[in-house]
Amino acid sequence: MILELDCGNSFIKWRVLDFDGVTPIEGGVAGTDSVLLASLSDTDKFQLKKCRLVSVRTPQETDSLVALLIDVFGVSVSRAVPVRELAGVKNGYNDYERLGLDRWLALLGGFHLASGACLVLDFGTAVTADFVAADGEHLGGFICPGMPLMRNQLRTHTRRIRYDDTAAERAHESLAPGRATVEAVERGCMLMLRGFVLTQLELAKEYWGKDFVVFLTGGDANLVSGVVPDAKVVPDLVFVGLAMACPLS
Ligand SMILES: Nc1ncnc2c1ncn2[C@@H]1O[C@H](COP(=O)(O)OP(=O)(O)O)[C@@H](O)[C@H]1O
Ligand SMILES: CC(C)(COP(=O)(O)O)[C@@H](O)C(=O)NCCC(=O)O
Ligand SMILES: [K+]
Repeated sequence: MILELDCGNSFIKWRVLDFDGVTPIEGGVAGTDSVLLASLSDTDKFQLKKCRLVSVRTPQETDSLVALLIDVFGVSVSRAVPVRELAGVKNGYNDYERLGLDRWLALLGGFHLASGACLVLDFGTAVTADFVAADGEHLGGFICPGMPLMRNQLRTHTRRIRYDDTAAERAHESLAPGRATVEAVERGCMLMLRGFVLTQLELAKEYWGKDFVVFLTGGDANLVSGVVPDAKVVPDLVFVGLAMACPLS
């Protein structure tokens, strides 16, 4: 069985593929290395042989997780690395090594699934947009703060914005102008996110008319799926690209 890991800034997304190497049998989200190990060790049903992994964490953090995986499960680990070109897609960064590897894999996966031009929007700690033209040229993208960063900046850099997560969830029942701090902040940030999405859509239309596919991925993709009804919500898009970047024979 193959263990797949996507180590983002906030969470490690994991899933296990069956002996056929393609069918996911279980997956989850872990806040820390030890929570990940606990989820994987908890059960006898995984017979892990190999692992493929992508990380946007520091090399030290990633090295330490890889060492743990080798030590605890005896797996061989294949790590996604930056490349200029893969599977017909050309990395658009001036310095290709600087493009976040999670973005690279998501856009590889998107181009593969779309077989044509695509806009990939990822809603994690940060929100990212990436544009890939029909000929596989990555035109570049945008990065802005995601929902958790926006809300936490307001909570930590003001003196009177304080509320808990339960209240935050309740505030999302509507997008009417807020009549309480929690509503004003949560809905304000939500509208910024939606505005960002609509701007990206406009740009994609300028480039490609109607001829492109929009992909939404990342833990907060559901927050904006309503504004792009035609978009494909693919929570495991990074894993699609990861399998392409790290084929395991
Ligand atoms: N099961 C889950 N556990 C934790 N966060 C989740 C979960 N499902 C959705 N989320 C949302 O996903 C966001 C993090 O997205 P994610 O794509 O994991 O970020 P990153 O890749 O930066 O670590 C959080 O802000 C949270 O709102
Ligand atoms: C933009 C990101 C912070 C997104 O990370 P995430 O929100 O998925 O944790 C990550 O892709 C990254 O560190 N990129 C390097 C900078 C760049 O892509 O230009
Ligand atoms: K991510």
